Amino acid sequence: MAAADGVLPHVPESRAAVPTTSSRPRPAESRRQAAATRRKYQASSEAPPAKRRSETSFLPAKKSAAKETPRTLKGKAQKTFSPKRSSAGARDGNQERKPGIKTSSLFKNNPEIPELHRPVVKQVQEKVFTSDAFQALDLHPHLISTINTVFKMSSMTSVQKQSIPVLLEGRDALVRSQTGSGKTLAYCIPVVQSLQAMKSKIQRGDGPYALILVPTRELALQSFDTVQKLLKPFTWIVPGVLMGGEKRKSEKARLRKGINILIATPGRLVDHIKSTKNIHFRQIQWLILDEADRILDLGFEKDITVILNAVNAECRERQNVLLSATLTEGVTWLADISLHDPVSISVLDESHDQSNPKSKAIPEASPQAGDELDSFAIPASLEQYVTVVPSKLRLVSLAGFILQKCKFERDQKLIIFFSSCELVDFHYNLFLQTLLSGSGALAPGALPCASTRLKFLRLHGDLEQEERTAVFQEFSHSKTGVLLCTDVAARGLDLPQVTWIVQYNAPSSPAEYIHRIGRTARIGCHGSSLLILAPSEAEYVNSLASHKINVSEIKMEDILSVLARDDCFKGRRWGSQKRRSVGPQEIRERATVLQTVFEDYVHSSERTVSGAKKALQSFIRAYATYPRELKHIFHIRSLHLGHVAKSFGLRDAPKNLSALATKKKKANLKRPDLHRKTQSKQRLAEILRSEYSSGMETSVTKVREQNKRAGPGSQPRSAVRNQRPALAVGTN
Ligand SMILES: Nc1ncnc2c1ncn2[C@@H]1O[C@H](COP(=O)(O)OP(=O)(O)OP(=O)(O)O)[C@@H](O)[C@H]1O
Repeated sequence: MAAADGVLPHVPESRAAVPTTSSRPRPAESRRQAAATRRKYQASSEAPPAKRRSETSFLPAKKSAAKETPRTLKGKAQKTFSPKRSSAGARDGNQERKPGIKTSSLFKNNPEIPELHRPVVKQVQEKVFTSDAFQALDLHPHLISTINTVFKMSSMTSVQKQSIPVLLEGRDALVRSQTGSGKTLAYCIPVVQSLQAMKSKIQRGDGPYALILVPTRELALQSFDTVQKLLKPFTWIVPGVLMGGEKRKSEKARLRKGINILIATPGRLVDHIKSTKNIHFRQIQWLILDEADRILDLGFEKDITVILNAVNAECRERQNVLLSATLTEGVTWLADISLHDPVSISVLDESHDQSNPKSKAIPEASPQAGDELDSFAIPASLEQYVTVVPSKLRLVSLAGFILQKCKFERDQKLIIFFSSCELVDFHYNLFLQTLLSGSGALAPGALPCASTRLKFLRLHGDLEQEERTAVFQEFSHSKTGVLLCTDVAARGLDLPQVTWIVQYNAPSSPAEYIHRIGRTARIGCHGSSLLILAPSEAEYVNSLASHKINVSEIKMEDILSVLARDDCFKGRRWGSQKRRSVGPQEIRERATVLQTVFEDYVHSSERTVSGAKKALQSFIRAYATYPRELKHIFHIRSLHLGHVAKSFGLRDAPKNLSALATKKKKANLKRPDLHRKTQSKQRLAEILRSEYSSGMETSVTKVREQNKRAGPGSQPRSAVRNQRPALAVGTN
């Protein structure tokens, strides 16, 4: 991760990833925009401030407030960015400001960044590897040789060493170990070993012997790939996947021919249980629920009940396994109804308690056990950071971080989590059009050396399945790049060599925090994560600490200081000057140039303005869905919506925002009974928002409507809608 010295040479970026937009300005228009940008920049921040502020701090000394001062949007927020207000900037020396030109007063009127008093807690840690070889297990020699040669693995991980023998003995199990510790093979190896050893050889037409349920389609594909590789020497056992996004008809055809190890997302399986005659569970010997807590979270309870009933109706004797890095108390319900006399395997137990793990019962739901269950192990090689950034500066800080990693450091692969599909789309388009050289609405002169080393990809549940799969594959195989995504990518995905996880919107639970950061530092590799919080959200650090999660602070100034190295953003005043040290004032100016670049793009057409407004609304709606226990930290009233609008490149906050934020509150006051009901609706929205939908209540309604149309038990919206041609995932 060594930082290269200075600006690295530009490699022409493939334009294939850059969508053509009908609103891209013509050259003359672009030149006009460039000139306007320069004029604005000159007007807004080139002149030195009347009072020199501390050279070490970016934020002006001002009346402080730990919270972002909430304001009603009418009038006040507008004032912040209005020409009238801007004229106040003249006190800072902005004498040349043209009437009507709105400027990006990024560093004014921000709330003070509070000191983070983070309690240092001892994180729970697990040992990843053991020195025991797979040969030590009683496995078929061809299976061992496949593990050694195809997977290129020799020694077992801790979770594999504990789980495989227990599962080979025929026991049910509840398995918890940290992210990226090898849980997939911990259950796949025993399944394959037991099925290949069956006395009467399995026939394809027998149907499923093992059923593996996973929450997302990408995870289904990934698990399918692992099973398929393990089955190389045992060609008579046929794996297959049902995951939505594929034509139901072709899935039915594959079911008819026979699938012996069936990997499915719950909704899609229920769909087949209800509509496909050929599906049966007479032979089932294994039922595996990977990411078991998420399967419950996603509101799949009903689906799981349908599946369990269908399987129980035809077969009672089978082994059941639940796995996750975060098996919380909620899973005990699932354990109760699906496991028989299970063994609880928790790798962190090994270091705490060397006594025989096999005899461990599932912890009772006592407060103490709850505490234990709510402290999650985090890979020792994962460094976690947090930065507190005022709302107005969020966008430039995120862009600064991306530039730092991708432009000035080598081999960086980043995943950035957002809370909704709209947020992903907005930032994806914005960065493509502004941070890549000559790629769009910006005048080429505005960013003469915009990075050509950047590659942006996006993944969320509203994309067509074909694109989802292509992005997943491309990012998997890529050495560098930035993946913008929702929580659809948070669970189970094994994307190699990811160096940084950025959480631009905080997760809705500690479990989701653990899974998001768990996309890096897998299987003993190094990795880092950054959580971006608003000043009013700083207390979230304590909430993480209560789950034994330790984060170190990175100062916003340190993130923005990358702009000192990036002459793309230098103002005219410094234009002709050769390399010299760049102080905080100039970094502030460069940040203003960058913000102006974003604002110019957003305001370059009606379409882009409306895209930004839509994303902002989506943000507000998603923000309203934080669970009750986090509401004191993430409450819309604590945010200055005008400042938040700035982080969407909007110069003025849309007028209807305050209505959006207060409508629900008023309604709740009128009908307290309804309020109680809407809490569970909110919970549903929270659950669905990042996985399959936009996080907007309307999306939840859409899901319901769509599901109604598609029939009960069908996959959520995107799964139903994206009926794509057959993927090459089955073996037929
Ligand atoms: N014994 C092993 N030796 C080396 N690498 C291994 C071993 N077992 C698994 N791996 C690799 O470790 C990585 C993580 O494995 P896996 O995806 O199964 O983790 P996980 O525990 O299921 O993670 P998550 O909780 O995020 O789903 C994979 O790339 C896998 O190939």
